[in-house]
Amino acid sequence: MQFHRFEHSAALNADFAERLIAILSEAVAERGHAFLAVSGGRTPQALFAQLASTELPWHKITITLADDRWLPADAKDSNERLVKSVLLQDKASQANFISLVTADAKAEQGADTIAQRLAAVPTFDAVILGMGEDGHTASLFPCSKELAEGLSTTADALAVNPTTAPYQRMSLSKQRLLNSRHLFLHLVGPAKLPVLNQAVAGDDVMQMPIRAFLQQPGVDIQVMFAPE
Ligand SMILES: O=C1O[C@H](COP(=O)(O)O)[C@@H](O)[C@H](O)[C@H]1O
Repeated sequence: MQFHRFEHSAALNADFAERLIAILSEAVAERGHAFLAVSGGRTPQALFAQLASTELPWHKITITLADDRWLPADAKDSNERLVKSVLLQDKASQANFISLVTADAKAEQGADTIAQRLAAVPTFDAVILGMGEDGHTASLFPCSKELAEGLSTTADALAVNPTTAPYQRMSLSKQRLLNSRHLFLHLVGPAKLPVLNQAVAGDDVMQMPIRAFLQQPGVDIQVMFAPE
């Protein structure tokens, strides 16, 4: 793990955006296309706005989510709504987007469709994880009965029913999230650091699923942290 600490989120986002721009530009130059998986929630919003105003060959960049809440794509708490309204704007409006939701009532019913969409996605160039204060990442929640599956399946995605957070979810699996050239954990706020320290101090992944990424042998996850 590489830990990058910034005084505030503006400094973090400036540095992080530069790293992502370099990764995405290099991917397009080398392979003709770039693939990025982002998280939802509160943390990435300012980073998304910064990226949206950046000149990049966005039409050659495909973005998807690490997870989404099983909601209509225009619902207030939808991660897709966040990405579309903040990231896929301005210069980035040309980017391609792969949705993790369907019109099915239940996430389980949409799982095959999501699997087909993700089957076309090669190794990600970058994955940006978030972390909840319970140690969940993507929608791999310690409370959910699907956690063991999410940490072990070779499928790209799975339906998740958290008991301590709202909404059914569709989450990429651990294996799919690790299938990336670069892996980041984006943390902003004073409450995130003690959770990170707790995650680093133990090894029970069922208690804190983020450990599966922080402690994965051979994976050099970059933690981008700012206290405010
Ligand atoms: O539910 C979710 O929470 C995590 C963390 O969100 P944050 O608001 O604390 O940044 C997020 O990474 C995930 O994508 C989201 O669905």
